[in-house]
Amino acid sequence: MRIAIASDHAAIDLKAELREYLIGLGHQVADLGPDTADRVDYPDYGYKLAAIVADGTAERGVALCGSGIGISIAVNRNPALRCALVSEPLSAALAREHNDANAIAMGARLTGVDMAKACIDAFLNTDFAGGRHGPRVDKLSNPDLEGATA
Ligand SMILES: O=C(CO)[C@H](O)[C@H](O)[C@H](O)COP(=O)(O)O
Repeated sequence: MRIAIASDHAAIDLKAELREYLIGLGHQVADLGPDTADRVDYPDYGYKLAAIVADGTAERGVALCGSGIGISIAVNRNPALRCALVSEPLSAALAREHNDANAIAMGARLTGVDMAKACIDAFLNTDFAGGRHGPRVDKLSNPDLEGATA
């Protein structure tokens, strides 16, 4: 799978760990930076990651900052992105199964490397369930859609 990964300065070590983990799993990984620990602004990297997923260059995105909160907000500003902030694998799996998430965000100051890898596994290995979840997900990118599903 083509996967983009990006962070701010608070998560460059976790980004490096996850980049190598993803490469080891056989994925094509685009590391969008940053490359140093110099202080940067998470929106810049969140927007970059969202653009690459939205235009199809990457199929999935992994966004990291200190808490995961700031960069997840930035990624979700792009209407084509459904980025779930996760800290354990069940949420990562549900983000795929129910929400067809095309990105996850994690916080390097809150989530350890092994837990982050487990979240990545759940995110990459869980399919969208479709069915009743389909119209709900459609409404996320089109708030004018009407109708409810049972
Ligand atoms: O966006 C965040 C908080 O919601 C992230 O945790 C950032 O990484 C954090 O704000 C960066 O903080 P710093 O004090 O500038 O390292």
